[in-house]
Amino acid sequence: MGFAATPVARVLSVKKPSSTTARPRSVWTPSFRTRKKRLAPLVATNSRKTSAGTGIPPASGPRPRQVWEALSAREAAFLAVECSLTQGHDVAEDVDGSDALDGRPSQGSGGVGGALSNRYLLTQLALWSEKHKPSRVEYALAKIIAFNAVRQRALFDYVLQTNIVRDRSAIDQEPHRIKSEGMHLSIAQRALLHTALAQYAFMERVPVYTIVFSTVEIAKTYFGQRFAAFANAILRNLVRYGEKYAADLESRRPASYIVRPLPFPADALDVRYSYPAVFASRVFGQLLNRKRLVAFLEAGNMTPQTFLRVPRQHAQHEDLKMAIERRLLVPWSDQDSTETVSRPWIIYRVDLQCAGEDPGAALPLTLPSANGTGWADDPANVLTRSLFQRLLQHFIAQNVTQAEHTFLLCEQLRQRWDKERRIARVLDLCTAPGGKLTAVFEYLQYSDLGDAQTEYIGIDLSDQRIHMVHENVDKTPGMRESRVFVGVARGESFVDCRAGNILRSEDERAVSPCFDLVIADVPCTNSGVLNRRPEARWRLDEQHFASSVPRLVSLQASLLNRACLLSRSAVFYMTCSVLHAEGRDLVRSVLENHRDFELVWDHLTYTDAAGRDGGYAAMLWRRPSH
Ligand SMILES: C[S@@+](CC[C@H](N)C(=O)[O-])C[C@H]1O[C@@H](n2cnc3c(N)ncnc32)[C@H](O)[C@@H]1O
Repeated sequence: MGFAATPVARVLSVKKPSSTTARPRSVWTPSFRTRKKRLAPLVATNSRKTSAGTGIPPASGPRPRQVWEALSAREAAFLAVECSLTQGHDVAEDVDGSDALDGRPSQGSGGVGGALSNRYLLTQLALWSEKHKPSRVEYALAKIIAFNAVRQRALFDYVLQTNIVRDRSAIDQEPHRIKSEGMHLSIAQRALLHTALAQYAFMERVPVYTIVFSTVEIAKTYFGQRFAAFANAILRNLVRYGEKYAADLESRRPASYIVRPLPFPADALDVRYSYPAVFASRVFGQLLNRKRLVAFLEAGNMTPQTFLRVPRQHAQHEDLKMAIERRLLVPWSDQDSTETVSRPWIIYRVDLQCAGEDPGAALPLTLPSANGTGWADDPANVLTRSLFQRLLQHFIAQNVTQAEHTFLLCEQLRQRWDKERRIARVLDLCTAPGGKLTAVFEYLQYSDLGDAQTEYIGIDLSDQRIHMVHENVDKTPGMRESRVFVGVARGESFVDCRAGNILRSEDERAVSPCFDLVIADVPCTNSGVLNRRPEARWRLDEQHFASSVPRLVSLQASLLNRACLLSRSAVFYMTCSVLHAEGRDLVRSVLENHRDFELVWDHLTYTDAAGRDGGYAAMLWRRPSH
C-alpha cells in the first residue's frame, strides 16, 4: 500500500535522498475520503492487533481518521527531525528565547513569515502546519514525536548502535553516516529510526505494530524496499531486545517517562538521559550530587508545564473563575494565597489533562485522557480548551520561576529603596516578549514604589518579537495608559530614549546613569529550559563550549556592563541558564570592573519535575557614593 504524503516534503523543502534505490513517490491524493479508503485495511488490521495483546481495549483503538493523522504526523515529524539533525546551530545565534505556548512559533517569534532561520524544528513544523493545515491532533502528534526524537538523540543513537553497529566508535568518527555491516545510515534514515524509537519509547498507546508499519511505509516511499526491510528488521529486533532487558531495567528503576524498555547503559547518565557528555559533567560539577543531577536531567526530558500570571485585581474574572472550577487552572501550591502588598499576582498551573490532553499518549487529543475525564474531543473538553485560549488573551503566560525570581528581586529592591522617593525610570535591555517588564510594572504599582509618572522603557534586538511586548502590555492592567516606550535596539550600545528616539553609542563615555532600575534578562544557552527547546541541548557539546558559548557569555557581559553604566541604583540580571558561567561567575567577573556596584542577592533554580524552569537571578546595587 502506498503512503501518499509528498506535499509535506515539498513544503519543508528537505532534500530528497539521492539514493538510486529511492522509489518514486506515490501520487498525492488530497481528499480525506480517498486517504481514508486507502488506509482502511490498516485500520482493520490495527484494531485486531490492538485487541490481541497490546493491552489496549478495542474500544479505544485508533479510528480511521486517527490512523491517517498518525501516519501524516509521523512523516512531518520525520522530515523536521531530519532537518534538525542536519543543522549545527550556533548557540549565539539562537537568541530569541522563544517558548511559544503550544509550540507554534508565532509570526513575531521568527516563525512562519518571520526573519528567523527556518532551520529549527518548530519552524519546520510551523511551515508544514501552515501549508498542510493539519488538525490539532495531527499537529500535536507530530510535535510530540519530533520533540522526543530530538531530545533523545544520544539515547536513540546508542540504541541503534547496539542493534546494528558492531564498532561503537563509528558514530563518533563519522556522525553523519553510521556504518554497519553492508548498511549505511544516512541522516534521513537515522531521523526516521529516531522518530520510530520516539514513538516506541514514549507513546505507550501506540501499538508496536503501528510503529513498525508506519516506519516501513515511510521508508519505502523515501528510501526504497531494501531500507524498508532493514528498518523492519531493526525495529522487530529492538522489541525483542527490549523485552530481554525489561527485567534488568526494572531492577534499576528506569526513568519513569520511558514507558517501554530500551537498552541503555546504566552508568552513562549522558546517554541514558540523552545529553552531551560535557554538559552533564558540568552540571554535575556544580551540583556534586548524582541524585540531584539525575532529577535535573530527567526534568529536561519532561513535557514543559504552562503557568499563567494573574494580577490580583483580576481574580474575579469570569473566565478565570470558570477555569478554576473546572480544574483547568490550579493555584501554584508554594505561593502565599493571602493578599500581600508585595506579591501582586497569583500563579496558576494550567492542567490541560482536564481538557482531555495527555501529552504521553499516542493520540493526545482523541484517546480517552489519562485522568479518565472522557474523550478529548468530547464537547466538554473542547469547551475547556477554548476557555484556555480565551484566558491566554487576558493573562500572561509565564513560568513560575520567572515570576518568582522577579518577585524576589523586587522585594530586594523594596527593602533598599528610600521610601520618600518614587522610582522614576525603569529600563529593560532585552525586553521581548515583555514578561519581566510587565511583572515589574505590576509590582511597582502594587507596592507604591512607582506612580503614574514612572517611565518604563523596553528595548530588544528583535523587531520580530517586539509586537509580543505590546500584546503583553495590553494584558497588564493600567500599563497601556502609563508612560511606556518599547523599541528596537541593541542593549549593549543603548544610551537613552528621548522624545521617542533611541540614542545609541558604542562609546562608554557617552553613557550616564539615568535609570533607577535596569533589567538585563539576557539571551543565554537556555540550559534551564531544555524541555521547551529540544535542540538547545545539542548546542552544549564540546565544540560549542569551545566556540559559540564563550561568544554568548561575552555578549551577556557586555549587556550587564551596559546595565551597570546606565543604572543609578539597581540592576536585575537574569538568565534561563543553570550554568555558573552565565550566572554567578559572569556577575563576579563584570563586578571586577564595576567596584561601584555590589552583588546583594542571587539565586539559582534548577529545572525540576514540578514544572519550574531553571534560571539564575541576581540583584546588583550601586554602593552609596562618599
Ligand atoms: C531571555 S529573552 C528576554 C525575555 C524577556 N525579558 C521576558 O521576560 O519576557 C532574551 C531577549 O534578548 C533579545 N536580545 C538578544 N540579543 C540582544 C541584544 N544584543 N540587545 C538587546 N536584546 C537582545 C532577544 O531578542 C530576546 O528577546
